[in-house]
Amino acid sequence: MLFLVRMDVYVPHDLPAEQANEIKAREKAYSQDLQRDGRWPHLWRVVGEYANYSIFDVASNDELHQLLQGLPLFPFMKISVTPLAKHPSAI
Ligand SMILES: O=C(O)CC1=CCC(=O)O1
Repeated sequence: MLFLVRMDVYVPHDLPAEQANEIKAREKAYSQDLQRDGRWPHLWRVVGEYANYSIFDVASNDELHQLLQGLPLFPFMKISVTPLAKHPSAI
């Protein structure tokens, strides 16, 4: 199942830089593991925003929820999810 996911990141300004950098490093490693195993095939920055559009390829809604909830930046994100179906004109 494919999902389009938008993540908007709001790291609090009063979070110490060292702590923020440690969370971002864990986020990078977590996302790269999922990219390598094929469940996060696209990760694109939104130009000019601390946000991304991602495509996830997972087996179920529950699996996606679990993956998103495990993001180290999850507490600092607004996430929107759009389930994708095959377009009849797609070749
Ligand atoms: O920077 C972001 O958009 C948040 C994020 C998702 C995966 C990652 O490495 O950073």
